[in-house]
Amino acid sequence: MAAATLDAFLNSFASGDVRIRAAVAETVWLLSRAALRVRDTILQGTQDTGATTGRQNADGDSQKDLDVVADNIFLDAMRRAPVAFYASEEIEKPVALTVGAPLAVAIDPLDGSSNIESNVSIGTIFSLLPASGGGATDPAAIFLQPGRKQLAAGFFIYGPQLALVLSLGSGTHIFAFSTRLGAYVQIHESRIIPAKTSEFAINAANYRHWSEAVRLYVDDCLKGADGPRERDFNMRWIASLVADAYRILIRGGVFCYPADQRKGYGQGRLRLVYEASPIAFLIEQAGGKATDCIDPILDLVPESLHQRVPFCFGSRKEVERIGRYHLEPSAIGERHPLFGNRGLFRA
Ligand SMILES: O=P(O)(O)OC[C@H]1O[C@](O)(COP(=O)(O)O)[C@@H](O)[C@@H]1O
Ligand SMILES: [Mg+2]
Ligand SMILES: [Mg+2]
Repeated sequence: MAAATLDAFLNSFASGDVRIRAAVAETVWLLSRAALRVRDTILQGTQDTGATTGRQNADGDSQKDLDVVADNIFLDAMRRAPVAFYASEEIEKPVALTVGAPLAVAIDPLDGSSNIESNVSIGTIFSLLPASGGGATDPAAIFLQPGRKQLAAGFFIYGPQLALVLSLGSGTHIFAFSTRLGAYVQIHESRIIPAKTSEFAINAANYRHWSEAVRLYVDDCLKGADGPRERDFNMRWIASLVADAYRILIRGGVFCYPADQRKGYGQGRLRLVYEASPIAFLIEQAGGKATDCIDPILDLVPESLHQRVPFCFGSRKEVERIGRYHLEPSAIGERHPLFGNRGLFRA
């Protein structure tokens, strides 16, 4: 049987339904066309891809040319979509688009952009919310709905393949763009992330800034077969959230960007509304877990559009274990006679 195309998948999702599903399908389709334009810009290589604009975005990150080019491409596409409001990492306040349209789109137009010049996979993360959510009429407030209210979420990854990881609320599906067919073709249906893993992703350069709970977790993984985990671990850190998330969706693993003691990192690095929420939606729909190290990301109510959040996601049992390191230090201290004399919060 021939693989389903994204177009067929979206048509079947929207068929027979009223306004909202058709609006979601049309918006995802327009995003998928815009992603081709971003991919083409990257492929042309004529853009000075690593160049910075000399400006900072709303979160204080230095803006790359390509961040802004990608943002303009997606904003332009959303002007033709049934979208009332567009919020982006690159713009301080949401932009009002079609009055009365049913959807609000939050986007990280270019994720991993600090890696552009290293030719590492980068991507675009998006979240679709009801524009009427919570009865709010203030554009900024519309994006302060908990992630569980998302109607759809996904990301494009500009890597060796251009792929779209998508959930419309029923499983997480992966499509790759076929240049031969000129269409996105489904390559994975309803991904299931293995519950257990021996692979973790964390920026270990921040070790000295972490809480004791995070340090202990990583220490225990590093001890491998000789430590309390009684097996060897593998470490991966691409420093591109979409690339780390893609790997975890394909073969399991756990990702953690915790809060740390550096100035400005008290809530970690990643943004709740347009990074953590959509990735958490995809991960939960694939049977994994996503938390702020303790509580599910999708239950958090954002307080502001560009708010950061500690972020931990991936294989269910490993994410639960990281939660226990934070919540049940005594259980961790007693888990093995060899390690039992260690207090979790030792000075
Ligand atoms: O450089 P660090 O501190 O390890 O952070 C890497 C993280 O920052 C990000 O690049 C943040 O995303 P942006 O590039 O969209 O700002 C993630 O993709 C990645 O996981
Ligand atoms: Mg990002
Ligand atoms: Mg970005």
